[in-house]
Amino acid sequence: MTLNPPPSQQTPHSPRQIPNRRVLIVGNYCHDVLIQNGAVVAETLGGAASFISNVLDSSSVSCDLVSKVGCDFRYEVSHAPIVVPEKETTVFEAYFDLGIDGIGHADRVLKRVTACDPIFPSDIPDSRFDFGMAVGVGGEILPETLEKMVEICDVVAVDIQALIRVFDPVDGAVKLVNLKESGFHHILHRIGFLKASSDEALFMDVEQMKQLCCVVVTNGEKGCRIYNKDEETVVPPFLAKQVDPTGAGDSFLGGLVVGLVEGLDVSDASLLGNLFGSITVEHIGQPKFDLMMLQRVKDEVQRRKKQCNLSSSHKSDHEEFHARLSPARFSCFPSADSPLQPKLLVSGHCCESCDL
Ligand SMILES: Nc1ncnc2c1ncn2[C@@H]1O[C@H](COP(=O)(O)OP(=O)(O)OP(=O)(O)O)[C@@H](O)[C@H]1O
Ligand SMILES: O[C@H]1[C@H](O)[C@@H](O)[C@H](O)[C@@H](O)[C@H]1O
Repeated sequence: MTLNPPPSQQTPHSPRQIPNRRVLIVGNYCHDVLIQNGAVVAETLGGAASFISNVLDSSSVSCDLVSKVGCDFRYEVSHAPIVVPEKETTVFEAYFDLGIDGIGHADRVLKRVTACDPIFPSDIPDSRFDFGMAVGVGGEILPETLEKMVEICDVVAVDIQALIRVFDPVDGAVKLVNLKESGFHHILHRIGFLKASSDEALFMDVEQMKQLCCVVVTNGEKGCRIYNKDEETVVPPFLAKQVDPTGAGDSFLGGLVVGLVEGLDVSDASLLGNLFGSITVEHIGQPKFDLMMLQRVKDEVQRRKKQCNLSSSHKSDHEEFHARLSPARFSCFPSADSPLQPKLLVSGHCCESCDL
């Protein structure tokens, strides 16, 4: 499957004197507090931007990141955020034992406890980028922010959570509105990719959206599905022992963009997304990717590109690429956070060759 860029992105912006920078990530970092049985079991760095930049940095894909935090921000990060002196960092509490949440997740209820400032167009550099990623978590992406991104980036990938989340004024519980009523609908024909989880996909018209851009719907341990015009592709998952689902969708999007930047087609790039998503659920907080695994992934990506250049018949065949990427072939690397694992363990197992 190849990407059809939206018409607004097919015309090169000229004259172009300065080469594009690669990837622009826009979305706030946050503090994640994981709560189970009334007790805090972990406090971690969160925000889609943090998970995505972790995947891009680990994969040696250079990126610029625009994020806002308060003076209370407590993590060292490789991409410095804008510190807003009079504001607090966005905080999410994730309750793992409250049943079904407002956005349909059976495994956790999310509440936004504090919110930092929105990201304004003036916060975004006036450079050009190959890829833009609009990945807000707490309502910080404004319609005018996304408008600026589509102006300066050749292709923009959007996480639907950045557009359709609303927050209960009393307890901050996350709820979703339909994409049509989100205030972003008029910009959507200018984006390249829209990523949604299967729960979030219920809040858009996939049939309509897939005519405007490439829609990728992730579905946890089942992998993901790509909708592009009249093509539909199922991309298989990787086995994982899930400890904490937080950040899986973000790492998925990071892996997808790494694949696209490397020149893979959308379905092969989505396999990379599935791989990074599956590793993320095995960790609490930010995963540390195994260096040998990363090198193997880079080698396999190069191999896959050569293979596809030589023969177009390889393009739709995922099986071999999937088998070669499978973490079971590299190593089993249990999380460093093992004391916490049983508390948040949701489902699954690591791989066929071990009994983790
Ligand atoms: N239990 C799992 N086993 C294997 N792969 C998984 C599992 N959970 C998630 N993944 C991978 O990560 C991707 C994203 O997961 P998911 O669909 O749960 O996203 P999400 O709901 O947006 O996640 P989150 O909101 O927690 O960041 C999936 O498409 C899949 O490839
Ligand atoms: O850190 C997480 C993560 O970025 C998730 O994608 C988002 O759904 C949560 O709100 C956030 O707390």
